[in-house]
Amino acid sequence: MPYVSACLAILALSYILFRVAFRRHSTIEHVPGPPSPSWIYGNLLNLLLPVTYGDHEFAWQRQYGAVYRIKACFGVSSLLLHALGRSFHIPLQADRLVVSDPLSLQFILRGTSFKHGPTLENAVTTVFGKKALASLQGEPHQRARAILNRAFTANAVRQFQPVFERTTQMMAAQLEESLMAGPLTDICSALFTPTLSAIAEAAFGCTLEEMGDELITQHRHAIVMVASRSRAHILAEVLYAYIPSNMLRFALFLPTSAFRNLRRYTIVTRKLGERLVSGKLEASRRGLEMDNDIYSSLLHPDASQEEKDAMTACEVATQTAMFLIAGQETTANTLALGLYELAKNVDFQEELRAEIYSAIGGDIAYDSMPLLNAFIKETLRMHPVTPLTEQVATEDTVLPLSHAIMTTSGERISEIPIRRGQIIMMAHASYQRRESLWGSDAGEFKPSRWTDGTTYKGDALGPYANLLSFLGGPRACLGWRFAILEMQVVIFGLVRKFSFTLPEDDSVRPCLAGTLMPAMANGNKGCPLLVSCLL
Ligand code: HEM
Repeated sequence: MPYVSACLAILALSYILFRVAFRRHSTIEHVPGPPSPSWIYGNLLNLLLPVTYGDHEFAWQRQYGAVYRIKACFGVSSLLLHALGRSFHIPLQADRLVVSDPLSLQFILRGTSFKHGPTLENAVTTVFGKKALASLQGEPHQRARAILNRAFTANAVRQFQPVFERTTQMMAAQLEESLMAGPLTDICSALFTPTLSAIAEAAFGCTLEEMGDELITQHRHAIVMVASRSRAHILAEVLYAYIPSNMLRFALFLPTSAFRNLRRYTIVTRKLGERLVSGKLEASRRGLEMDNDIYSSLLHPDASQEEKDAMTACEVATQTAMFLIAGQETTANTLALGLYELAKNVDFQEELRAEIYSAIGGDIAYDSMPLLNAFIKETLRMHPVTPLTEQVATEDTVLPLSHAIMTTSGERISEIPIRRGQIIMMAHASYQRRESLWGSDAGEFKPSRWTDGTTYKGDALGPYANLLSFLGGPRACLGWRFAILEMQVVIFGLVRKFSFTLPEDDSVRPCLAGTLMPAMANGNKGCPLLVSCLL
């Protein structure tokens, strides 16, 4: 271990010296922004590790507007390296723009000048593998996305309603059982197994028993690893961004328990994917009827090599870790934060329960329930599980602004030149709380804004309710319809049967650790609520 630490320290020091030696001025240095409290961390601790998510970010937005500059680690923005008689521009991370202006966000999402930033790209490739949809770029991404989109249309997703109803019953039974020990229940723990079961059954057509205990354990470890964030993680992410993509698989062999667990997770999810796919192909060869899960719909026994409109068995199998993590943790955290808001807003909870009772009997039309849908939209607006997305400019470009800004040198500008390699943080949570767009009460949880028509009506950015919680453009969430239906069914089933209130010593707050999640006073993930059974 001392040897590894020494190597890491030398690496970090060389990197810093290299950056200082070859610094180049950034094109965004005159964009106003908060002063940097630390040369090592810049403003990142305030942005990523505040006590409650957004403590600083939302105040910065109020003070500096919808586009401002922050410092990331080590205070240098980019390098111009002169070697062998040529100039090489090496993009670095220090000056970043934080953007919540809808016009700029639209430009980033819809255009071709940006892609995932290096930290995000490396993390996604390491955890999901380089052939997973979320890791692909350009034409291979378009092809895979077009194939996978067919499994996530409104009609395709509707057939999973019975799956969600079953897993909601499982959740209700678990909650009833836990109530025997007392009314205080950690909602995050209660949501874990049912949301995992929902994605396993709908995506893979298998039960948790068929998935196996080891995979469930490793999935828990992976979630814990994703849900830990410290100063050391922030520094490690800066260095991690510089690992070339072809070296990433070696990162999994780093001698830490986190990487050991992650390596194990990639192995067990790969094996599960291969087992599922070969079982389904074998069943189809024997003339058995295919199930109606997502993997079965994607598999074509004849697709042995890459085709334009079909995935090979191997390509389907490689999506397994991505579906498990993207499909479970995001939905579970959104539901937990939503139930927490319900516990805080008991009057609204009563109104919602009345709407649910009046819908019982016959086929339930979830989309036609105004309060249920207003509640889900408001939860997604206030608590987008990915509140920030790191993007990097792939070419020199010019970022348009809805409103001109005054630079620190006194110039009024309505666009900002961006150099290739510039990192931009798309601030979805800030966009969704901008008072000039959503009203002076944008910081309040208020589902009625969705029923009284006072929400922001500008050009649609994301696929759902003009929110960016599912991102937007070609990389918008593949599973957004799946997630909405799952949340409708779960909230309907739980609010019908249970009431939720806050304990007296409530200290839960939204925290960013991989995704936005509820955290307790000790910083650990958790959301203890008082639950009582009504039926
Ligand atoms: C409330 C629940 C969910 C939220 C808030 C959410 C949010 C997001 C966001 C913000 C992205 C874009 C990430 C990026 O590229 O920066 C994304 C991508 C993705 N999501 Fe979701 N997601 C949710 C549920 C789901 C579910 C249930 C599934 C699968 C069944 C899913 C599958 C995916 C996939 C595969 C991608 C990658 C898409 C691509 O790169 O083309 N998500 N999601």
